[in-house]
Amino acid sequence: MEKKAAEKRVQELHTLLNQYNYEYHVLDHPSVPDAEYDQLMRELTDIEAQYPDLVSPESPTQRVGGEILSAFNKVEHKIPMLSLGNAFNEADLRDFDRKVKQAVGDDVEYVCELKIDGLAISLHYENGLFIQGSTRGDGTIGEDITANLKTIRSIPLRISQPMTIEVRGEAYMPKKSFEKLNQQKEENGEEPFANPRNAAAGSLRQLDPRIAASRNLDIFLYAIGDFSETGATTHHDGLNLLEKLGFKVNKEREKCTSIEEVIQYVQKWVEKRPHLPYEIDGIVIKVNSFVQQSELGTTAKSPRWAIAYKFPAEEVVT
Ligand SMILES: NC(=O)c1cc2c(N)ncc(C(N)=O)c2s1
Repeated sequence: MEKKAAEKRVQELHTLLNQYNYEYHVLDHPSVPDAEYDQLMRELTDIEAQYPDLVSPESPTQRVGGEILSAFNKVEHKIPMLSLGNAFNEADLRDFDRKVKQAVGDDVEYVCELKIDGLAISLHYENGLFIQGSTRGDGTIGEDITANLKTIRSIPLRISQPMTIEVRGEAYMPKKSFEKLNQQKEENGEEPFANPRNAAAGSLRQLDPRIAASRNLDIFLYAIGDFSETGATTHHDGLNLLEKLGFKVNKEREKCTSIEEVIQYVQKWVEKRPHLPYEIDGIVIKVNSFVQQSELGTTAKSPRWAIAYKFPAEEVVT
């Protein structure tokens, strides 16, 4: 194929393959059979082999990097990744609600979300292109694990708008992948992982991206570093924006107009938790309005406008 035609075909293949990848890994609703996806990937790989200068960082062929790193570089989070205050019972939730209302008045709406039991991650995009991904670390300094995060298929290599943003989420290992991995480890006489969170953390700390790629990790995104830049005025709208940009956002989120509704949501998920395909360790409750969030502000380590209801540790059936 001559160069001009190759350049055009590479762009077409990027668009097709990124769309099909999005449908399969984010929507869980593929529109083409795997064989067609694989055939297009082979076509792109062949053109890139013929014209190496047509390989770009956003190419789907670049998800599993080649080199094995010797260490991870440090990354400073421009906006610190805060932790959440905890609530352990209904009284703690009512206490949170009372404090919020003392500060912003009675007209408060909350958003409830499942608290994914994984590893807090920050993704940085420039003009729509995935540039860098890092761990939370101590909230200010994390580790650059971009190569490993690129292997997570639900992370878009380019988002639908040419935005420069920082998005935050939780990388996790689905329960089924965890069980399969531990079975393999036991068969190889290796020490199994204690839980999916440790397995996800251990997989993302691998210096060889091919190992991370083999671990079937996934991610839910739940915040933009600075939502105010996006024009969204509430957290719920912000989450819908993240979905429009092509990110995987957990669909169990719900707006609650009272702490009673929050308590009902918590009780619903105490029941439903064992049937989820991923581990959760609680419920995150956030004040929906960004104006009210900024009125409440943050302490040195956590926001006053959010709280994590922690489930009691699941009794381990021995
Ligand atoms: N440390 C934090 O701020 C958060 C941690 C988590 C988590 N593990 N899962 C979900 C959310 C969410 N949907 O907001 C948050 S927020």
